[in-house]
Amino acid sequence: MKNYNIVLLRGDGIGPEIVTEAVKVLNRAAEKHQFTVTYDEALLGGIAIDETGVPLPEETLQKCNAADAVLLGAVGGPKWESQPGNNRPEAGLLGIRAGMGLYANLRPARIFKPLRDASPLKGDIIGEELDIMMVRELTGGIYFGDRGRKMVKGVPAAFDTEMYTVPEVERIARVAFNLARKRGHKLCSVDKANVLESSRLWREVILRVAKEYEDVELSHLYVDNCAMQLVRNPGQFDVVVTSNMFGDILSDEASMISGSIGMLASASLGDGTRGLYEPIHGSAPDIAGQGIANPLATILSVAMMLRFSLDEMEAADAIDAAVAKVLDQGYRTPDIYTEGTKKVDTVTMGQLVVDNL
Ligand SMILES: NC(=O)C1=CN([C@@H]2O[C@H](COP(=O)(O)OP(=O)(O)OC[C@H]3O[C@@H](n4cnc5c(N)ncnc54)[C@H](O)[C@@H]3O)[C@@H](O)[C@H]2O)C=CC1
Ligand SMILES: CC(C)CC(=O)C(=O)O
Ligand SMILES: [Mg+2]
Repeated sequence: MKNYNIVLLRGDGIGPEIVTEAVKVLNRAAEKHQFTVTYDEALLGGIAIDETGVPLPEETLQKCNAADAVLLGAVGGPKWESQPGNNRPEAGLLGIRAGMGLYANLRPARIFKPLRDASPLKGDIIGEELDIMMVRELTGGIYFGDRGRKMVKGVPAAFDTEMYTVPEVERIARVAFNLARKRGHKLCSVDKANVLESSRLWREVILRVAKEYEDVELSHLYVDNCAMQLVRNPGQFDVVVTSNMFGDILSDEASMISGSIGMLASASLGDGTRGLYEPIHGSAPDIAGQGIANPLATILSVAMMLRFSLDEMEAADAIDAAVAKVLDQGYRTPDIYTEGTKKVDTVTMGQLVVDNL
């Protein structure tokens, strides 16, 4: 029987609550699809600062780089907001992504049919089906560029730098074109090439790589227009590729189309099969400890782990189907609750998915 080594990074805030539910689902999937999972735990984020003084201990990175895949809850919270920038929980998150070489962040924004009422968009705007694959560059751009403080004309100032190298854009472009090829053969590249030099380079490289993918219909949008189009007519998008910061922002926006940020999963991938899987949301300090967080984004991230890192396609499909069934049965955490549905807490939602597997 195959065994997979999974590292759990529970993190902060709602992280531990949602990871517990996702692990229950992974264990049930393993039982049913005849593989085993060995878990190891490691510290990342605020809890790592509390216990070791740094947000990304060396041991955590070593464990993650030796695992088959990593499951992360979320990091951060008000407790650590006064930490210096390079010692904040979020610095640990950026560090693990870079340290594992995970430059491609896949964020599928799709709508489960029973959740159409939970979306702020009207049915005719959503159309028959909505299924967008956001491909966000994850280890370059402004989150990783030069930064600092200095005096400018006698006054204190701060700066962050957006920079992309040609190989960084080429490799994320290939990930996006390859995905478009497997899906609807449409790719929209999002930039701000009317203003930013880094975006002009981005567009040049995308256009060059596009020559290898003549079967994929390529379009370009400026990020401000894309933000508007996502609400006006989200059905026009198949695969979207964009930079680290634009992808961060646009995917939170796209998540609302699907009803809640608590529904959106993600996979962070590099050149090999090892990946890091996490919901796109943060540690939600405002609801942490209340048992009401939606665990479905993390559970759907486990499905992505089975698909992209472990090659357990049937188990992945079974988890997606179990989530769809639970929603069909009318169960909702508070973030996706609408009148006439049944409100449940985090643990019950996790158990319902297990029961439907
Ligand atoms: N991947 C990560 O670990 C991320 C960490 N963060 C960090 O998380 C902390 C909080 O950041 P925020 O800006 O508040 O963003 P957030 O995504 O944590 O929360 C935004 C809003 O969405 C709600 N929400 C998020 N996940 C939910 C879920 N599963 N179920 C129900 N409601 C949910 C929250 O209650 C809140 O009202 C910060 O320290 C931030 O830096 C933010 C984004 C990603
Ligand atoms: C540290 C941030 C870049 C985390 C975040 O908002 C994200 O990855 O979605
Ligand atoms: Mg984000």
